[in-house]
Amino acid sequence: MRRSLAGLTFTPLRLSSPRSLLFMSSSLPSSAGKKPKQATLARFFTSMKNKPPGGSSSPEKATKHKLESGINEINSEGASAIKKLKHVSAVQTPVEPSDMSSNSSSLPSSAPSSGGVDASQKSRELTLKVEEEQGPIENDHYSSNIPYSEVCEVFNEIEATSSRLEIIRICSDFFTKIMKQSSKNLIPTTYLFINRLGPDYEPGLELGLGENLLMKTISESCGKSMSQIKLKYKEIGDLGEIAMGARNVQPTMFKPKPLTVGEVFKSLRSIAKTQGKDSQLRKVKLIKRMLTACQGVEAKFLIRSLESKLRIGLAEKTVLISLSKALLLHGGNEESSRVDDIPMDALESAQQKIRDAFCQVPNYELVINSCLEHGIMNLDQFCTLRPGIPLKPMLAKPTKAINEVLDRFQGETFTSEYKYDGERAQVHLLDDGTMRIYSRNGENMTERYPEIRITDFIQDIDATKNLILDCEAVAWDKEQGKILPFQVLSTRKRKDVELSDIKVKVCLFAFDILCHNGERLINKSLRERRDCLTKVTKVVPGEFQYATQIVTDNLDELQKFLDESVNQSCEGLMVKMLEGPESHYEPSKRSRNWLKLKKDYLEGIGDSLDLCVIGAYYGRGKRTGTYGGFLLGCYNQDSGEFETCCKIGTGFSDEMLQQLHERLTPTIIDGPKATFVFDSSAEPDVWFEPTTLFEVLTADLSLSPIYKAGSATFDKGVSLRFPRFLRIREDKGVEDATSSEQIVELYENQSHMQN
Ligand SMILES: Nc1ncnc2c1ncn2[C@@H]1O[C@H](COP(=O)(O)OP(=O)(O)OP(=O)(O)O)[C@@H](O)[C@H]1O
Ligand SMILES: [Mg+2]
Ligand SMILES: [Mg+2]
Repeated sequence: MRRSLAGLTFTPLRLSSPRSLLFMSSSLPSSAGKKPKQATLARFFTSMKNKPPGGSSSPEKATKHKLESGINEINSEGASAIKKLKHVSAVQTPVEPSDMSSNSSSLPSSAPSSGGVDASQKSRELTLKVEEEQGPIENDHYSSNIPYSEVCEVFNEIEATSSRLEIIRICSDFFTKIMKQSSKNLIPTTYLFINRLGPDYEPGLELGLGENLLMKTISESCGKSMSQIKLKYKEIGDLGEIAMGARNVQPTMFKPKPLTVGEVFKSLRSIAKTQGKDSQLRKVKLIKRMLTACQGVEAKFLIRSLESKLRIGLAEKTVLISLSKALLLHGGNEESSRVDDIPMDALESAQQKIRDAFCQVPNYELVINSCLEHGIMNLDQFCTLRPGIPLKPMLAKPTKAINEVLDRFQGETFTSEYKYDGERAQVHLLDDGTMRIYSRNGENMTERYPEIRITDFIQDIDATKNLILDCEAVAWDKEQGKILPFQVLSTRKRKDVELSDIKVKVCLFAFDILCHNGERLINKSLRERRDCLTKVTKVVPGEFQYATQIVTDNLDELQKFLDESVNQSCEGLMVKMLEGPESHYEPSKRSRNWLKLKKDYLEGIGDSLDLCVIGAYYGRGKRTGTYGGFLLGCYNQDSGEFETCCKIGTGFSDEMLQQLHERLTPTIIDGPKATFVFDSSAEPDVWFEPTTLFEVLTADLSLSPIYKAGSATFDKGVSLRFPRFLRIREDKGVEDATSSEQIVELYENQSHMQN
C-alpha cells in the first residue's frame, strides 16, 4: 500500500482516447440510431485502440466527421477536467491511496494532516482509524498480489465467449496459473469470479450501493457530469462500460499504482461492512480510491462487482467445475500435467466431491483450503457439515395428487408428515453451548427468536455436545394450544427483537436431525435419524414438537391424513422415503425422495411460484396513486437473467398495494437491466431493481409469445394464466426465485398429465 510519490511515473494527459466516444451520442459507425450492443461497443473500441486522434487510419468519411466533432467535445471536456484538477487535485488525481484518504474531506477530523507526517506513519494511523470504524482489517486472510487487471482481462475474455466448455477452460487455466504463484490467491479470486464477498451466512456482506450513488461516484471521480452519465446510462444501460469509458479518457497526472486482487476484494468487503454515521460517504471514498487507480477494462468490472452483477455469463456452477479441474491438477504430483490429461471419470468425481462438500459447507474458503490440505478426492472425509455452518437444506418436488405420490413410492416404505406453514429453521447447538438458528437461505436468524431456548428440549444436556436439527418455526396460539396461519407469523418483527416485543409465540416442529455429537447423520436412513431425534430431544408442548407423521400406503388413509393436516392449519403433506439410501438427507437437492402435496394447489400446477418483481404498471381508477399491476420474472440460474413470465394484478388488498408502492418506488431504475429478458410488447411503466419476490398462485401454465421464461427450451416462453398474489417472500433472496428450469419442469409435467 505504501509507495512514495517519487516512485510514481508520469503519464501524459490522454485527452483523445477513442473510449471517450462513449460520451458522444450516436457517434458509433454502426449505431444508426439503434442502441449499440455492448459487444459491438467493445469490438469497436478494441479496433480503435492506439489510433492517434482523428484516426490516421482514415475511417469512413461520415465517421471521420463524427470523430472530429467528438474530439472537440473531448478537448473541451479535457479542459474542464484540468480546471477541476486545480481545485480538487486530491480527489481527481490518482495518487497514493493513503495520501488521497488523508486529504479527503470525509475523513474524521482527528486524522493527521498530510503536511510533515511520514507516509508510513500516516498509513498506520489511518489503518488504526479504519479498524476502529470497521473492525479489524482482514490482512492475511484474503491477501493476493495478483494484478486485478489480470482478473479483468479474463472476465473480458469470458464476456466475449459463448461456449461453456471454453469458459471452463479459460477459468481453470487461470486458476491453475495463479495457484502456481501462491495457492492463497485462489480464495479472493474465486470470490471475485462468483461475485460474492464471503459465505452467504456471514452477516453484513450486502454492498447496498444504489444506482444513483454509483453514478454520482463515477461522475465525481471520472470527471463527468451527472447528466452525461445518466444520458449514457439510458442509452447503453451498463454503468461498468460507462465508468470504463469515462475513466479511460480522464486526464491522469500520475500513473496510478496498479490494483491487486487482494486489495480490491478487501475493499469490497470493507465497503459492505461500513455502517453507521457517514457510511455512504465512507463507502464512496473507498470506491473512489479504487476507481482512480483503474486502468483498461478494470473500471468496467469494478463497477459491475459493486453492483453485484458481473454480467459476463459466468454461472457459479461453471466456476465450481473450473475450480475442481484446477484443484485436481494442483493436487497431482507431476508438474507438467495438463487438464486434458486428467481422465474423464476422475474429473467427474472431483466435481461431485466439490459440489457435495459445498452443499454441506457453503463456504469457498473452507472448501478450497480443505482441498489444498487434504486433496480434492478426500473432501468427503474432511469437509463435511458441522454445527455453526448452515448446510443447504434439502428441498422437495411438487406433486398434484395422492395418486402421483403413490406411483412414485410404489413398493417402497415411505412416510407422510404434516407440512407446516411457517419458516424453515435449522437449529444448531455448538460445542460452546450457544444455539444458532438459520433460515432456508442460511441467514442467521437466531436473534429473531429470543424466546427459543435449546436447553429446554434436549434430553440430556450434559451428554449433548452439539447437534443440527431441521425444523419449521410456526406461529403458535398459547391459549388455545394450536397452530396459527403463516400470516400471523409474518407479523413478528424481523430485526432487533426483544423478549418484551413478542406477541406471537413460535413453536418449532422438528422433522430431522443431521448431526449429533460430531457424528454426521445425513447418510443414515430417515428411520434411523428419526430414532436419534426422539432420543436426543424431548417434546415441550407449544415450544418444541415433532412433525406429526404416519406410515401408510393406503389411499383413503392418506386422503384423511391430508384433510386433517389442513384442518390443523398446515399446507398439506411432505411425503418422504423412509428407508434405504434413497432416504438419506440430500443437502441442497430438490429431490424426488421428498414430495410435497399442497392442498391448495392440487387444482393448479401443484405448487406456488416465487417470482421476482421487475416492473410495474401505474394504477387507474381505484388504484390511482399506487401500482395497479406488476411484471414478474423467474430466475435463470445458468445465465443469471430474470425471464418475464406474467403480469399480475389480482390478489392484492388496498393496504398491500399501498405498502408495495412505498416499498418499490425507491427501487425504480431508469430502464430495464441488461439481465431482464422481456418482450417489448409487455414493457411496464416503471422498472425496478430486483429486490422483492412475490409468492403467486396460477391456474396453469401456457406458452406465450410475449413472455420469456424457459425460452431457451421452447421457442416461446412459459407464462402463468390467471396469476394471483399470495404474499411477499421475505425469506428468499432474488436469486432464490423459482428457476426457469423449475418452470419448464412444471409446464412439462402439466402437459404430460393432460395427455
Ligand atoms: N414436515 C416437513 N418436512 C420438511 N419440510 C417441511 C415440513 N413441514 C414444513 N416444511 C417446510 O416446507 C418447505 C418446502 O415446501 P415449500 O413449498 O414451502 O418450500 P418453499 O420455501 O416455497 O421453497 P420451494 O418452493 O423453493 O421448494 C420446507 O423448506 C420447510 O420449510
Ligand atoms: Mg413454506
Ligand atoms: Mg414454494
